[in-house]
Amino acid sequence: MTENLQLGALLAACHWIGQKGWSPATGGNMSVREGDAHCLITESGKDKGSLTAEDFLLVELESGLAPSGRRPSAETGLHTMLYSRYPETGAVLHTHSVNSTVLSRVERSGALVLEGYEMQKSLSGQTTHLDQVVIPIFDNSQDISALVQKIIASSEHAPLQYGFLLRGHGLTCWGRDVAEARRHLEGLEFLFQCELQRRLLEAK
Ligand SMILES: CSCCC(=O)C(=O)COP(=O)(O)O
Ligand SMILES: [Zn+2]
Repeated sequence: MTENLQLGALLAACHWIGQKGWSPATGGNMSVREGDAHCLITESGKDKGSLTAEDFLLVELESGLAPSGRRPSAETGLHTMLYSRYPETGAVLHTHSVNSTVLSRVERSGALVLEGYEMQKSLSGQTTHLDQVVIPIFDNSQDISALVQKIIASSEHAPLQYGFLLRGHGLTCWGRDVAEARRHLEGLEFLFQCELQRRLLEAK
């Protein structure tokens, strides 16, 4: 297999995520596309802030299995769903920040609607603070296959863009490459912090 040119950028992104405190206690998982039928994804249970290239496993998109026999992320199905359904997806980042965990519980509806923030333009295709950015929130589940089916059903009428939240769990976001996925993660985390602070202040 030839070297995946995005792996170095993904490793750097994982270390940055760890420094930000967005992947505490082995939380989170990260991947890059490897051709049409595979991705490279983090091995389950690793500290995502101190990964090396050996901690990424080749996984088949169709089966979700690693030919090596090692155990890929417990949430591999969410990554393979994104690569399979959205061929332009090149990298996926799943994180467990405090803000995404809390906000996804405070917001009890099925979506977080962000409006009025200049930083919405950190998301590809967004050109004005006047538009609404809708981030779907799915109820968390330990049954990843069932969760994937629910997300697919929802995406039939509202195609996924940028990212989604799992309630009380965290954020999954993606991009055409690691740089775009990382920009989406940083932009969304900034927006989550603003939204949480706005709600706190306006509740007083
Ligand atoms: C304490 S982390 C709980 C599992 C999880 O949500 C996660 O993101 C990490 O799971 P993985 O199997 O990818 O290490
Ligand atoms: Zn998780």
